[in-house]
Amino acid sequence: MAFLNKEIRDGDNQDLTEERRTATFDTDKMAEVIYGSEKLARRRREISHAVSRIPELADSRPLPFLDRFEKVTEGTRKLSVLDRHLAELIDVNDNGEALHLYHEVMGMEGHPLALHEVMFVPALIGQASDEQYEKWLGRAKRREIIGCYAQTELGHGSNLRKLETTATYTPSTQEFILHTPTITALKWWPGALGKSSNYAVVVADLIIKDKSYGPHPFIVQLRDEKTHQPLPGITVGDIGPKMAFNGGDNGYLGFDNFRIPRENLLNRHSRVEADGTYVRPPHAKIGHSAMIRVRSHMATGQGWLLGHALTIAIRYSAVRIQGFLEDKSHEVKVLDYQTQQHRLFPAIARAYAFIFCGFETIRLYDQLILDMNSNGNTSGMADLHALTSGLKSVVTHFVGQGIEQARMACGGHGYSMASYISEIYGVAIGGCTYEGENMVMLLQLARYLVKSVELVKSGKANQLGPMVAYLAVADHKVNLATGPDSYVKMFQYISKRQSWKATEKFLKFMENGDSRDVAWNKTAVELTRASRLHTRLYIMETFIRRVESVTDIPVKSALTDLLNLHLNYELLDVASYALEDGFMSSNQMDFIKNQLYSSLEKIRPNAVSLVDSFQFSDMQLRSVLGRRDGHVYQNLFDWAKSSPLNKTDVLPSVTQYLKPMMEKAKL
Ligand SMILES: CCCCC/C=C\C/C=C\C/C=C\C=C\C(=O)SCCNC(=O)CCNC(=O)[C@H](O)C(C)(C)COP(=O)(O)OP(=O)(O)OC[C@H]1O[C@@H](n2cnc3c(N)ncnc32)[C@H](O)[C@@H]1OP(=O)(O)O
Ligand SMILES: Cc1cc2nc3c(=O)[nH]c(=O)nc-3n(C[C@H](O)[C@H](O)[C@H](O)COP(=O)(O)OP(=O)(O)OC[C@H]3O[C@@H](n4cnc5c(N)ncnc54)[C@H](O)[C@@H]3O)c2cc1C
Repeated sequence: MAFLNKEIRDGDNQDLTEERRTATFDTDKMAEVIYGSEKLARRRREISHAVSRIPELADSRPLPFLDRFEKVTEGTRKLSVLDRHLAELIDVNDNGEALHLYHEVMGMEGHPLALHEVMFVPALIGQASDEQYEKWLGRAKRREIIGCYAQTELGHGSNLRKLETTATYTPSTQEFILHTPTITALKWWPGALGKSSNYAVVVADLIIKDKSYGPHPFIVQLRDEKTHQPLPGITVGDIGPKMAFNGGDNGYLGFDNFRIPRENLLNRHSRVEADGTYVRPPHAKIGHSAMIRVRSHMATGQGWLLGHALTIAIRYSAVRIQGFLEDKSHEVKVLDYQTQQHRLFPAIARAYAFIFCGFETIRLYDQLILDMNSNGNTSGMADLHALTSGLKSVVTHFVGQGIEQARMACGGHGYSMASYISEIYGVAIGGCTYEGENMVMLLQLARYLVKSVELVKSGKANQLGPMVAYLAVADHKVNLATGPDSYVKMFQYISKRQSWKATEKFLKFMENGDSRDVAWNKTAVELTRASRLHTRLYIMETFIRRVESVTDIPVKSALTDLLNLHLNYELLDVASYALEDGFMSSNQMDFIKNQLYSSLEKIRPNAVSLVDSFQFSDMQLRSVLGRRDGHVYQNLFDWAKSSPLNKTDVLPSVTQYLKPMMEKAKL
């Protein structure tokens, strides 16, 4: 008989094998849904297999035992090995294959090319003119030059309008003079800036004839192409260790009246003529497209990070035996406890939901760039900005929560770096901050929601985009027993009510004499609540759409269980909004809870297979606790024995300090 879970192998832990045998769907088929195509799902497996046959691509030692210098060196070493094998391992024009290869080999701790691929090249693609493509893009794609994205400064990150780095145009020489006027103007944080990159897209305040035109992107050479020494006028270095990403060299950068030619302003959309005439872009924020790109990709990327932590926690929970249920002669798997299921299964549903939702935003971003580059059409920018601002905030927050629950679900062993969950957590929660601090971005979405409510109030509901059309829909009582649509309607009611309440509150403050900004600040918490609800509604709707589109019946059935869990969990979490005005009854509340508990039971036999379906190899997971074979205790013991502290029985520090103390105490 063909096994539905393709992960069953001889010699694996029996408890895990038992779980895999209960799968009701084919994990290869589920992987096709997760990764969007049969081809990519298959190619991922083939690539992982091919990588495992090249020993130089393996980590030379477990990463938790490396110090920062070793991590940076290790990442760079693997990049160079990868470079030699690239064409034999993947179709280099296929982004999905490349992304998987990098995840597999490079892991998540950072490397010199991280920002080159994620932001430098995309900034060129989105912002550079055809002539600039000619000059820079080919070189960048061939990696003759390595770049990063240098925007944030020591004193300013969120408020881009107050960036202090200046780019002053000098018509006599047709150059921009880049300058860092104060210590707070130093660029600070850009990934791969400190030691690796020799070029950067630098965002600086454009000044022409003493007038500021706001932040604009410039391509700037930072280091000599032969010696890699910083060019005169450039101060650059590493900002030091961080919560995670310690294989990466986030950096600082200062300019001392550093000159670059006029052609280095990325000028697909705005430009400066030789005489200093400024030509405006078709949309004021078009220079922010590299940020929108990363935000569009974040839901999927973060969903995978949550998937990593859950793969580890669920596999471990199926192997960890502790305590009793009915039969007092056999301890049970901790995965059998309802509390453990409640801790982990809703997070599995969220991981799937975020991945599906992310695929939609990636498509929307690709369409926007196509429209902008082919005919200057920027009409999709405002919608995508609002959507991705909310999405990156909600997703990163829940992913952080989900990973932390996964860690706790592994008890003491979750706290060990052997689980690798703390590394995954550090990486994931970076996303709450980078690409726009979460509160700041929720408030961006709130601007859009408030404007939409104002449209409805002024009788212009017909101008609402499809994503906010529900803000104008009349309320009707909902029968939750009729399926997913009724949950959407209930969530719409809650989200709409919060958007309206927050808007009314904001307008009231203004009516009472507060300025717009002060009124906004006095309503900010309520506004962020509205943004979260709107975003969760969108995630719910995309999850439903995706499940409806699945054709494989067993896969669809398993996904429907996950979806039902998600719908009930989400609604329960926000029920107080609908209970407070009696729109939801306490009977409905009980109904939701009962549905939720029965979903946990339905999902239980598929739990291991749902996470196996992410098909993360052991190399990619880098977790001793979460390995596919499930031999947790032997693997942990072997790992601990390999700790550098165990190379000798008596440490020099003991001989030098501890023993003399003990000897002294004896006297
Ligand atoms: C490919 C895979 C990627 C996955 C990632 C995986 C791994 C990543 C690993 C490591 C991290 C990597 C990179 C990290 C990089 C960075 O962090 S780069 C730096 C990012 N910095 C920020 O995000 C700064 C955040 N601040 C802003 O974006 C803006 O300043 C802010 C939007 C907050 C405010 O802008 P401001 O100019 O002040 O505008 P206003 O608030 O006044 O709004 C004016 C109107 O403009 C609209 N608007 C603002 N931004 C945009 C936009 N981008 N697009 C469209 N429209 C925009 C705004 O909505 C206002 O409109 P209305 O007036 O309301 O109509
Ligand atoms: C891992 C990592 C990688 C990064 N990579 C890069 C990179 O490659 N390139 C780059 O340029 N930058 C990078 N950054 C910087 C990052 O983009 C910024 O740190 C981020 O945009 C947040 O800005 P900030 O640090 O100024 O936070 P702040 O804005 O100072 O946030 C501090 C607090 O103030 C609050 N706050 C700020 N403004 C408002 C407001 N208007 N209303 C309400 N509350 C407000 C925030 O909510 C937050 O609670 C990276 C950061 C990290 C952590």
